[in-house]
Amino acid sequence: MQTLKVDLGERSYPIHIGEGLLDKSELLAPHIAGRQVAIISNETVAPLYLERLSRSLAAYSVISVVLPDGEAHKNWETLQLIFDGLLTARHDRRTTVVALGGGVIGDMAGFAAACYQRGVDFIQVPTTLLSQVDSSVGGKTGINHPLGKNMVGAFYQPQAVLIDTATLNTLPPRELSAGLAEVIKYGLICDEPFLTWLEEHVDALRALDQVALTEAISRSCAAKALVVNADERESGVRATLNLGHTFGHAIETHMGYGVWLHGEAVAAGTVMALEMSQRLGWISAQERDRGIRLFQRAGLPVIPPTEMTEADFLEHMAIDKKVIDGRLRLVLLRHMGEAVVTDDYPKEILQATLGADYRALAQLKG
Ligand SMILES: NC(=O)c1ccc[n+]([C@@H]2O[C@H](COP(=O)([O-])OP(=O)(O)OC[C@H]3O[C@@H](n4cnc5c(N)ncnc54)[C@H](O)[C@@H]3O)[C@@H](O)[C@H]2O)c1
Ligand SMILES: O=C(O)C(=O)C[C@@H](O)[C@H](O)[C@H](O)COP(=O)(O)O
Ligand SMILES: [Zn+2]
Repeated sequence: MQTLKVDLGERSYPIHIGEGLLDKSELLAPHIAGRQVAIISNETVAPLYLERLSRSLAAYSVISVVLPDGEAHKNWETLQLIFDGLLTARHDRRTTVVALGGGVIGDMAGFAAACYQRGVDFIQVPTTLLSQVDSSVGGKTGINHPLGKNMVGAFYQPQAVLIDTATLNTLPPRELSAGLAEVIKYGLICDEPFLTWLEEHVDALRALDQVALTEAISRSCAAKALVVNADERESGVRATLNLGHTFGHAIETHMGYGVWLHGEAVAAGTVMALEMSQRLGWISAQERDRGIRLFQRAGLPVIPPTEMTEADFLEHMAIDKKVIDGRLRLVLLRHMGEAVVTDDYPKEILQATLGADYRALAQLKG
């Protein structure tokens, strides 16, 4: 097992990474203050892992709340089911909420924990690659609004993150690929040697090689922890973790939540960010194509939805959380492995990026 740390003073917490950690009650116990525990999961993950996690928590009074599965349910109505479960079981302020599932469960359970009786403890037990490399770390919690992704939420850090890499053995291949989009993101924004490592190991990762997966998860969590340590509430460098997300969130919202997976939308959105960085002369066409090729090898889409017009993108992007005083800030690549957040770009270059021929770019050889 490896343990990393998110270093935020009194809000610091460990990230434990290893195979079979769901059974390690000793990793959970130090982070549970009271006698009550509420496991939040969904109808897909609960039949797979709820019983095992409940057994590890047998020393506590445990309830579970099993939510409907899917991005389309990341909303107020489903959040209310968590509060219903907590109140019906008379959970008090010393309860601990445990999120067992992917990023949708983690974001919703974390937000519920931030709100319930004005804040109770929570622990992240992520079970998708995406949630293990990204969403369980850093304290962004929330729900979607019909007009925009994650538009209602809170920064609220967990007490601990417990990553059982063996849970990935049941993850569908499409979801594994979606997680790889966020892994590739770290290479692009801050770690060029990691990109080379990913090029060498992408096939092993897709084949669920545990050694490769553990390496990818720990390098990703370490990269994210560093950024969060430096800028917990996204007043600066944390926005670089949003590479591809301004375009990607527009795709998710426009297409209907859940039609494109978050990781798929981030992949296509990052290709758009690569294209814009190339048009600005910051990266070469070869570097852009290197990124596209890696997304393709990871099984991810690189062509934005053909039904989306430039106007559709601009409408959704206008309410991105990085907009300040009406100016849209974008995360772009100054170099491979170095991201910048900027509103200093010619409007025509953004327009050309939205109208670029991504089908042609997807025909890359190699
Ligand atoms: N808070 C953050 O910093 C942050 C970061 C990235 C993404 N997100 C959010 O995370 C969400 C995406 O997360 P996700 O990709 O994990 O999607 P998800 O939570 O919808 O999970 C994907 C699918 O896999 C299933 N699943 C989960 N674990 C499984 C397992 N071990 N075996 C079999 N099936 C399993 C789920 O039931 C679901 O059907 C989005 O809402 C996104 O906005 C948040
Ligand atoms: O942790 C962050 O910061 C991120 O931006 C990580 C992203 O991968 C994630 O999708 C996040 O939820 C996006 O945040 P948002 O503020 O753009 O909704
Ligand atoms: Zn993301």
